[in-house]
Amino acid sequence: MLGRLNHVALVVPDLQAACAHYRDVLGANVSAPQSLAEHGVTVAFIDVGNTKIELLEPFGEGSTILPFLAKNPSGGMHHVCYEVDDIRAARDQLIAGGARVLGDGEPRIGAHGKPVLFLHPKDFFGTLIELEQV
Ligand SMILES: CC[C@H](C(=O)O)C(=O)SCCNC(=O)CCNC(=O)[C@H](O)C(C)(C)COP(=O)(O)OP(=O)(O)OC[C@H]1O[C@@H](n2cnc3c(N)ncnc32)[C@H](O)[C@@H]1OP(=O)(O)O
Ligand SMILES: [Co+2]
Repeated sequence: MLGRLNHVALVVPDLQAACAHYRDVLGANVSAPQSLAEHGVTVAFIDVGNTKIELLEPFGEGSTILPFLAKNPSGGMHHVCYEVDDIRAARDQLIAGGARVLGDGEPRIGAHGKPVLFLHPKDFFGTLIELEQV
């Protein structure tokens, strides 16, 4: 089921400051930020060759990541995203195996314009998993 590691996502309290820090201190090549209203986040990506780092901050009042930032005010590692060939087949297999797929179970378009789903962190030893169909 699992393909490549597409990205590791880091929640930050201030995306602009984090992008500047990664660029100036680590020499990172940081993408322009993009706000994803339907996901309640603004994201910027750092391509490190074999995968990407997704920096994200809350966008809008009801942002999904506000509780995470409240618990981790300095930010922190939020999720990992794996690539899958067929996200609906993966979903159905995971549900059959007892895993919880978050939301209504229907894939939604993520930051890369591809369908994504999320799996509950409590079903994967405390790590929130995102699947992206490539
Ligand atoms: C798709 C666009 C973009 C992309 O890459 O393309 C993105 O990645 S957008 C990313 C933001 N969107 C999401 O994260 C959607 C999925 N997330 C959720 O549905 C919620 O955040 C959820 C259910 C993971 C957590 O909900 P909430 O924060 O309200 O807290 P709960 O009390 O329900 O949490 C239950 C339990 O899980 C722990 N938790 C919460 N977030 C995480 C996390 N990121 N990693 C690990 N654990 C997490 C939380 O502490 C609770 O644990 P407990 O021991 O019960 O306190
Ligand atoms: Co992501």
